[in-house]
Amino acid sequence: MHPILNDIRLVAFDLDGTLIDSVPDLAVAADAALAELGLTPQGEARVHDWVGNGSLTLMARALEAALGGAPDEALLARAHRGFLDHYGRVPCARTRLYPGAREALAALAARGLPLALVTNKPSAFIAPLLEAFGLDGHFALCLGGDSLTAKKPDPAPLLHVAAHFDVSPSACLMVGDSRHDIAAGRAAGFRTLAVPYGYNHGEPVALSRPDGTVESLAELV
Ligand SMILES: O=C(O)COP(=O)(O)O
Ligand SMILES: [Mg+2]
Repeated sequence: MHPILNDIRLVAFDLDGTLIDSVPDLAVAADAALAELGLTPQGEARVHDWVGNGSLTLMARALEAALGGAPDEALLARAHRGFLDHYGRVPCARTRLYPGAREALAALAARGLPLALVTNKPSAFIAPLLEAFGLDGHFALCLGGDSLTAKKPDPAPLLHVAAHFDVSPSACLMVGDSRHDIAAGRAAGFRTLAVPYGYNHGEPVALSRPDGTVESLAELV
């Protein structure tokens, strides 16, 4: 076991960019929503840097790039509905599990550690994705970006998880790919572990100074 797990009694995982490489399907849905509005698709490489603050912000960034300026609220609402519709129909055609993710979750669960999923993705997409990869049995609690009134980098979802399992935040670990995961973890009083292979707005996640980094989740266990 990785030394950061010493004294840890609960592990919270981020989803996009940490457990699953979901950008290929997110980009298809975002581009389809733009195309429906007669706007230029932005492509996977750009979507890669826009993921992390939930689907509404993703579409706000995509619209801003396509229009060359901030969208009005009505257009953003339409684009977001389009995205939710497309992604809901095809959330998992090209999405892949990262190497080591399945083994890490299984090994932590086998140790009896409660596992939580804390993503900024809309909660409706969590179950279909976890089921597609056969991971739905591992998480005792899953929170999406719309589950509470605040999402990462706000510490609220992590504090909710710690309280739910009655574990002190100092005995909890947040594992994620972005500065929002590390900021939320730090603000909640969790230990933080980063993976460098995910989505972090084009910046190394090490700049957020997590307590530890693993190249692959396999290193955790
Ligand atoms: O949907 C997003 O923006 C990111 O989701 P994540 O919190 O699982 O990385
Ligand atoms: Mg992420």
